[in-house]
Amino acid sequence: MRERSLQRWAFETPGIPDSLFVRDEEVPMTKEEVRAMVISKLRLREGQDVLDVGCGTGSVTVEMALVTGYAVGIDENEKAIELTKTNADNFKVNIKLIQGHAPDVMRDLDKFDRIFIGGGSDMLESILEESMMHLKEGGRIVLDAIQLETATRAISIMSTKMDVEVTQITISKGMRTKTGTAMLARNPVFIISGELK
Ligand SMILES: C[S@@+](CC[C@H](N)C(=O)[O-])C[C@H]1O[C@@H](n2cnc3c(N)ncnc32)[C@H](O)[C@@H]1O
Repeated sequence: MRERSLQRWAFETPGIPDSLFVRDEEVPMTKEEVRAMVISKLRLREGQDVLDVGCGTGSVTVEMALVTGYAVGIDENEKAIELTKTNADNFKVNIKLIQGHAPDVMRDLDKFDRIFIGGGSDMLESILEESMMHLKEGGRIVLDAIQLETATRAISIMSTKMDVEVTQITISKGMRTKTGTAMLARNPVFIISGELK
């Protein structure tokens, strides 16, 4: 059943259910509703060069590569690299993985059309500066943040060189109770998108 689902999603558009990714409790994953917004804000097209900084479980890396045909993922955690490889293999997408600390490992890379920053908030300033230097003309950066401080830091850095859009989403998921469906609210998430001026 799971194998059939993987095959189906591997050949269709993004919007993959979380349950189809192999996970590990030590490695966080961007949940599918947030991922859908991130993928939308990246404005992906086939053939673009794309980078996922802090690829974690690889859910965003996989969905990026499904559209573009190829994605590069970076993570400092060995377990995250293993998981991303497993998930990319399961969805039969073409990716390259780099284990290391951002922004250090970004310095030797070529330029990208799209960069998603899903990790590294302690190094946010330098990761964003390096990302803006690694963007092709018309390139976009998207990042997600839980904390207000991360969002405001990102907005002020990105605004120096980019047109910035700020989106905040709050997802609630329905839970069946004896009498109906109760909505359970999740944390608000900020999605900051920037395009080079
Ligand atoms: C929230 S998770 C990303 C989830 C991912 N988008 C997904 O869908 O599975 C953040 C990841 O960033 C990685 N990370 C944090 N700081 C980093 C840094 N400076 N360099 C590389 N990876 C980093 C962590 O190891 C973690 O796997």
